[in-house]
Amino acid sequence: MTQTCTVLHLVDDTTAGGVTRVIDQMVAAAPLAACAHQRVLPVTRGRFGALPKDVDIIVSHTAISWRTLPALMALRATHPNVTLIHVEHSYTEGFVVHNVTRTRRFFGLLKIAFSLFDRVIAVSEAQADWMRRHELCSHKSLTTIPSWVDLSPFRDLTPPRGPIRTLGAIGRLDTQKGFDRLIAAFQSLPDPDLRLRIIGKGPQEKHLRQLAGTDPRIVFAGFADTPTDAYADVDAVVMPSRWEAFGLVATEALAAGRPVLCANVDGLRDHDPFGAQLIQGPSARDLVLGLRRMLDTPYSPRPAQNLRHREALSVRLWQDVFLASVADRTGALATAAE
Ligand SMILES: Nc1nc2c(ncn2[C@@H]2O[C@H](COP(=O)(O)OP(=O)(O)O[C@H]3O[C@H](CO)[C@@H](O)[C@H](O)[C@@H]3O)[C@@H](O)[C@H]2O)c(=O)[nH]1
Ligand SMILES: O=P(O)(O)OC[C@H]1O[C@](O)(CO)[C@@H](O)[C@@H]1O
Repeated sequence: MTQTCTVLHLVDDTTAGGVTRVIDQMVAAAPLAACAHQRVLPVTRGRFGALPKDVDIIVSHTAISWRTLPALMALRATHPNVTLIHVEHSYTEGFVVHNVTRTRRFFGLLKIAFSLFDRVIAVSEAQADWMRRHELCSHKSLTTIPSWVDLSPFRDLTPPRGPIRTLGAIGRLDTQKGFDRLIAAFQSLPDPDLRLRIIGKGPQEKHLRQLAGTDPRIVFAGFADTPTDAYADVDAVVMPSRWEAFGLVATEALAAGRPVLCANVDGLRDHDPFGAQLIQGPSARDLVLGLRRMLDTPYSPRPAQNLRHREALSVRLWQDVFLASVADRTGALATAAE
């Protein structure tokens, strides 16, 4: 296939997290490189400045807010003939529960912002369901494409043997990730041989260290040099997130043959068919019961093939979106010329 379109990815968060990893993966994926010439442009939040002119598709991975809305409106107004795609990496049902006081106003913001784009990408089925339920964008413009990264380095890790000894909490140390809840639940488990390894950095670190107190079983390992390093020293992964659009950590852990225990929220539910265990409910007791159940149950991983299919599906869906955008645009130009 020859490259048929030029794609510009706009990103306003270049910290080493999920969004950066997903964009790097899109640019690196051979099937996408074969149909699209992709470039990444870091922009200031809410101020995109002058953008390159020679692009067919702009994919915005930027955060939507009332403050950034004027920049999104300007983007639409100045690019009437460019296909604009928005990938929603942040907002979910769980986000609203924990952060939004005036829900109708917030949904109004999302409806206006999404309507500026030709296509809105939900990064999980659960997030797409939420968008549909609240009619945040037209059904026609919504496509679900699970976030994905190259899982082969995780598959190469030696799977843990024997009972679970070290639990891992991997990700930004931020309220979103719920590691504060995990520390409290972990402290109720009496086994002196258990370990909780917290890997990552972020604004909640000081608070988490205070919660951990002098418990010698809890280790703060800092930010791992590579994502794969984060999994090497843990037997299982716990994701007690308050909200999570998708949760790359769950797929990485499953690829690494580690059992994963996830909160029953948002995109984390999408990992259930691939072998993740869901915590039954939202309470602290539910988390303790989930931990106990994981520690007591022998783990049998699902066939690796399932995750491979999901990766291949994401690549194919992005390919379809790029090719369909070009076809739509060519059709529109032909109609305009008649
Ligand atoms: N090198 C390194 N990488 C780390 C570390 N901790 C976490 N990471 C990597 O950082 C990424 C975190 O991704 P997510 O778990 O998906 O969370 P996020 O940064 O909050 O990402 C957002 O966008 C994602 C993509 O759509 C979503 O999946 C996610 O839910 C969230 O909305 C993973 O690939 C993980 O391996 C570390 O200590 N070191
Ligand atoms: O002011 P409201 O309606 O409670 O919405 C708050 C939410 O809106 C946002 O500012 C997004 O615009 C979030 O960061 C914030 O948590």
